[in-house]
Amino acid sequence: MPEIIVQLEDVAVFQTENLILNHINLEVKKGDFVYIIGKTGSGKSSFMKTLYGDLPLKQGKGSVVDFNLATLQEKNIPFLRRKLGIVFQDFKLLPDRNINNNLRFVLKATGWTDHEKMNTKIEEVLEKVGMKTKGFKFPHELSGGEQQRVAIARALLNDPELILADEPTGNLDPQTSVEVMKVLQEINQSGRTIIMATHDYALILKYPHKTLKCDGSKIFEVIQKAM
Ligand SMILES: Nc1ncnc2c1ncn2[C@@H]1O[C@H](COP(=O)(O)OP(=O)(O)OP(=O)(O)O)[C@@H](O)[C@H]1O
Repeated sequence: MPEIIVQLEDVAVFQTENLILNHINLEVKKGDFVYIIGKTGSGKSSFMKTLYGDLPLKQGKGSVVDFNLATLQEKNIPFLRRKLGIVFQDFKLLPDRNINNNLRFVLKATGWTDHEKMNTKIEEVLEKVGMKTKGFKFPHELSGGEQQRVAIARALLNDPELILADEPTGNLDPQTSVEVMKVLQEINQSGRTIIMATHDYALILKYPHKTLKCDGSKIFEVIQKAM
């Protein structure tokens, strides 16, 4: 039986007291790639935030990488996050240190201490995203696409069971978007599960996967012709 990475049963998503999405039922299995689409304000980011524990699950049943979202306590959120890799539209690299040190910072913050092991891991993730030779550069010395590849490398540091990417190509031109998307495809083909919120229909057509649309406070699966 395939491993279930995300399971939601009749879940509602709220921003403070406002109901954003309702009656969400979803099962994501190990190795799946799932897109979340929908117009601005339809709830894509709120949905992703619920999955990584940034918004509390107040209604329905939900589990993400074996964490029960309904009973998740604040103090346990860092443990959930360690099993996730999160990628944002705006990269969120630390501007005051080079790429190697950006990655080392995350490793140290998540309990790594052995210098050799940290160096090996940093090299390994940078190699996966084609950035092995750029570790000495500062974020401002990289293009947007390169910064996003580093952000993906950072998301891979703790071998996450699930990658949540919220508009990862939102700040990139079409060609660079395809390059970043190729990296995500390779990561998915190596067996990792990815949920990606996006506005970019061209990418969905080029790399078709299961697609869920947020619309009118519902999430439903769409087939490509109907998008
Ligand atoms: N921090 C917040 N507090 C209150 N309401 C919020 C907050 N963040 C978002 N919302 C509201 O929740 C709704 C869904 O927003 P969300 O950011 O999830 O949409 P989205 O589909 O990701 O939009 P976009 O494509 O523009 O990123 C919107 O009506 C928005 O105004």
